[in-house]
Amino acid sequence: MSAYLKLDHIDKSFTRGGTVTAVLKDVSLDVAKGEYISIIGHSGCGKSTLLNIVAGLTTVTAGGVILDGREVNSPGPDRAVVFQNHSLLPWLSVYDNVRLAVDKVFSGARSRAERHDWTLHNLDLVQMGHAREQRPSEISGGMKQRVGIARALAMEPKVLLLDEPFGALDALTRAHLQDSVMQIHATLGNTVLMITHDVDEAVLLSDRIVMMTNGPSACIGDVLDVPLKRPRRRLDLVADPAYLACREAVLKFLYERHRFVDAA
Ligand SMILES: Nc1ncnc2c1ncn2[C@@H]1O[C@H](COP(=O)(O)OP(=O)(O)OP(=O)(O)O)[C@@H](O)[C@H]1O
Repeated sequence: MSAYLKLDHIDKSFTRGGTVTAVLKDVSLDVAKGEYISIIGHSGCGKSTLLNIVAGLTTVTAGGVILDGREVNSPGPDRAVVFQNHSLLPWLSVYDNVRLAVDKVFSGARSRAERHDWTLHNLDLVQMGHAREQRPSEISGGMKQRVGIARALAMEPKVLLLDEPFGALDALTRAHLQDSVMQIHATLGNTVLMITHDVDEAVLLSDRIVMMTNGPSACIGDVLDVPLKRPRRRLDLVADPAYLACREAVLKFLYERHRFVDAA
């Protein structure tokens, strides 16, 4: 069976001032529908570049991305992105930030009343229905990330692309939001590609963890299966041997096999 999302022999180089830097070299990955994949690797190895290629925001030098049987090379609502620094429009309310995306994707297909209900439904999914009239400046960073996730989910994307979505949050807010995302994933079965620097987060959330080698010419060094049953509860996992083994495998990859060497 062919993959739902296929990263097919992707190379990416950037040219700056006549110098060519190979960032990614021969990155291939098959993702099944409904899989939750984390990408982990040292700073600067090319994780965001890879996510942006899947999003269609960055072009490849060679290779390609195939989603549900079609090559993608420009942005589209079938791939919704949530960035670390929430990108809400500050002059719109929480509701209108989500509604804008809903209208963009569904204006032809769904009535005004349906789009209203769908907007509220997605705000409720991330427990933000109560704050729908507030503006981004009036809510916390964690709440803004929830709205960003609601906006992405509301587009019913084929793939949800998360670029360190919890990176700027304090540990407790982060844990709450991770739990929400796990619940949503259990309910909706989204296909997710998430960048993280956090080994525990990667193990807790993922079906597989893609570990990238250091750049330049970074590639996928190893892919770890996370064989933990769902639903997962963080408190049950702290002493679970399978959890600890996954954690150790990722840490060994990052700090023994592909130790970060600062070029400066
Ligand atoms: N538009 C660009 N032009 C030139 N070089 C770029 C561009 N975008 C990224 N790079 C380079 O590509 C490399 C990979 O960057 P990228 O942001 O993908 O890494 P990352 O793994 O996501 O890093 P971090 O974990 O720190 O966010 C870096 O060396 C970066 O300087």
